Amino acid sequence: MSRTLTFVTGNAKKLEEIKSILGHKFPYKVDSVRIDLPELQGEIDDIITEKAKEAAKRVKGAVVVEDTCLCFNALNGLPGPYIRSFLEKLGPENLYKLLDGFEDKTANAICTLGFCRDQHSEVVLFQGVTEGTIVAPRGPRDFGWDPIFQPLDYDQTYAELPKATKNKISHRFRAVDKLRDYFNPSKSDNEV
Ligand SMILES: O=P(O)(O)OP(=O)(O)OP(=O)(O)OC[C@H]1O[C@@H](n2cnc3c(O)ncnc32)[C@H](O)[C@@H]1O
Ligand SMILES: [Mg+2]
Repeated sequence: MSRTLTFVTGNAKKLEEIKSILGHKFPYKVDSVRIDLPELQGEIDDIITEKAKEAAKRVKGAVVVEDTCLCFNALNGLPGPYIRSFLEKLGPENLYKLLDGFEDKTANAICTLGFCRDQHSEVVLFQGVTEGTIVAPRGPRDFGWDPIFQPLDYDQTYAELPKATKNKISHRFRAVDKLRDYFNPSKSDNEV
């Protein structure tokens, strides 16, 4: 197989989900490189665009990078792209308490994928959003803020749901699904 896409991420859990969502029928060879890329402050599109260009420069080939935001509506979208720092400092046990004193516990999980053919090409973005509610942590603590995010219309958190269920409704699934459509071989002008 000649065409290869390299996922660049420092997060093994993300990669595990992306590979499982793509499955075996994806028509490109998927490689991965573990680099914790620097991230700009600012708007999601700018963060992911810079991240993708930096990844393409380092890998010298076609790359996909990912950025995940967790946006609390009561906080006008914060922590958003800064969720990693909030999670590292507070842990899920304290993160949900940011909404103490707010009636609105709703949140959006947003996954943005950036594809860059090479460092001189435009970055193409694919975004998936899943709505949910922030709750006191429930379920295994093995992936980020999964224990405090309960998707809309479910009574279990991402952490409590079977992996296969999360991967059918998640922000990441919705973004990866768009990327998969883009690389669908029937859309011949979209080849890497
Ligand atoms: O190298 P990259 O791909 O940037 O990996 P990262 O871990 O730094 O990831 P982000 O910059 O996108 O920061 C998102 C934070 O949210 C966490 N996270 C990402 N996706 C998640 C998911 O589906 N469920 C729970 N936590 C998630 C992740 O562990 C980070 O702490
Ligand atoms: Mg990161």
